[in-house]
Amino acid sequence: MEFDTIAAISTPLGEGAIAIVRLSGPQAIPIANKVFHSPNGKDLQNQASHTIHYGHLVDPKTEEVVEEVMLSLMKGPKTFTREDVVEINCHGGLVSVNRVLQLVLINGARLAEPGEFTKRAFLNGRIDLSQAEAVMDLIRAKTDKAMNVALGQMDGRLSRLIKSLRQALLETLAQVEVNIDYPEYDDVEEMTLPLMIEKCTWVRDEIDKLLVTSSQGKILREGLSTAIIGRPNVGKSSLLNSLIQENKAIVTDIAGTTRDIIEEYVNVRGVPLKLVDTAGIRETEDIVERIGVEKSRQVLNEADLILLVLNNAEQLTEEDRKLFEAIQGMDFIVIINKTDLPTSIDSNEVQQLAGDKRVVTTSLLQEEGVDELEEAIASLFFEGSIEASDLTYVSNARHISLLHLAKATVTDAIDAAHANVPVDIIQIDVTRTWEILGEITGDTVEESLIDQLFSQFCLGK
Ligand SMILES: Nc1nc2c(c(=O)[nH]1)N(C=O)[C@@H](CNc1ccc(C(=O)N[C@@H](CCC(=O)O)C(=O)O)cc1)CN2
Ligand SMILES: Nc1nc2c(ncn2[C@@H]2O[C@H](COP(=O)(O)OP(=O)(O)OP(=O)(O)O)[C@@H](O)[C@H]2O)c(=O)[nH]1
Ligand SMILES: [K+]
Ligand SMILES: [Mg+2]
Repeated sequence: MEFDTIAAISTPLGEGAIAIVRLSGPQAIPIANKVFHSPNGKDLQNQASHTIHYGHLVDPKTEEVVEEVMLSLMKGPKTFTREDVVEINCHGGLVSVNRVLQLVLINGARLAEPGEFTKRAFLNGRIDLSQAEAVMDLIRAKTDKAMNVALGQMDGRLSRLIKSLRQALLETLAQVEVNIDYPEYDDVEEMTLPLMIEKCTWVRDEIDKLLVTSSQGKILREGLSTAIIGRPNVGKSSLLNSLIQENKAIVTDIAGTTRDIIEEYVNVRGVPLKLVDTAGIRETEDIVERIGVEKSRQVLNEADLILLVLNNAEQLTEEDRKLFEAIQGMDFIVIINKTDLPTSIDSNEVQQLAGDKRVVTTSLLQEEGVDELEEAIASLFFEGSIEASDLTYVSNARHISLLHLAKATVTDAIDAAHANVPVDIIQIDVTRTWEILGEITGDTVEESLIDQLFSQFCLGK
């Protein structure tokens, strides 16, 4: 495929030591050549691929020096986009990079759309769609594990598995054709149905295995959404601060200090958490606080894990009991805080209300009990534990919904085969499954979807 030449700033905007303007396309080297002057008058067209060159950028019209740069030259197809790529390493800072970008735009490049470099890598066949999506996941990864999952997917791990499933489906379809074409097999159904059942069942089992990883995959990517709830002043914000080991949330002895939701990402013994500190839940006349309380209730509904904080120095109140009711059926851990103060809480009743869930005691003031809490969180997550490194994870919402669809469709095929439905009818479901799986890798997807996916990327990526 032949495209025009695109350019963009590929590093974050802001002040830094170095920033990169990247060019990709057939005119990348000629455009660079027009504006680049090396001390000894090098012609970039004659330089070897994957070399870096020192020099100045000069505006050909005014002959003014624009920047002092290092310029990397990479000739296709062994490049990120498979096209000729030039990267201009200039001084960091908004004015400098923008000048360089303007210069290459005036001299023949077009400003790239968000994700367009990666889109070219896809369109030129270097990577498939799931690998391209992994590039974006990598940029957004908030934890080490999430990054490893993305790296595995970029490497084509998910793609290879999906390809093998599609291959198996294709083989059964081919077998059906062969059997239909050779009339000496007088009973096509008898020949083909067992094979179809066998292959389709294998495909379904593999999809199931992938789907099992998906809830964990989502958590790895986005963090286990963990809401800290409790009455005012029990120490919710103190808990957030001690888990993230920073004083992010305001802590005071005034009940109703936290008015708005505070979100922080943290890694607790390898478990990525999106911690959400909320306003203390109570009946209140204060309008601002009431909005906060309302938001707390919403957070509670959307959480994967609840940390319910109680005050050791006070008896359980009706509000505490209501909170227990509200979280029934969810994953939660109870924290009895302020154990440095004299005990008034009835811990037997707490354990009773908690049922089979863990109750942990802490004194956040004296930094006690946090280890035990972290251990409780980690063991909850790693129950039936799986390791990120030895599994193919699916974490992308688009992939997950396609896998569910593929599973339903291949199950239809299996059921139909068991019911001795004519093979050419079952073929339709098998073909459809093959297509749906192809949408994950981008082998069978519409252009509009591709455009939409890539437009979610960062500029310059
Ligand atoms: N300066 C710079 N750093 C960067 C990038 C970049 O584009 N520029 N990357 C951008 O994300 C990442 C590196 N990713 C890359 C992925 C593939 C190829 C590439 O050229 N692949 C070819 C050739 C491989 C080879 O030499 O064997 C290929 O796969 O055919 C380059 C960078 C991170 N660091
Ligand atoms: N004695 C004692 N005081 C604590 C402990 N943990 C927190 N506190 C104090 O309790 C008060 C309230 O703490 P916060 O973390 O603001 O409580 P909160 O639940 O976020 O309060 P709201 O946001 O107002 O609902 C502060 O004065 C803390 O210093 C503890 O373990 N022991
Ligand atoms: K408070
Ligand atoms: Mg608070």
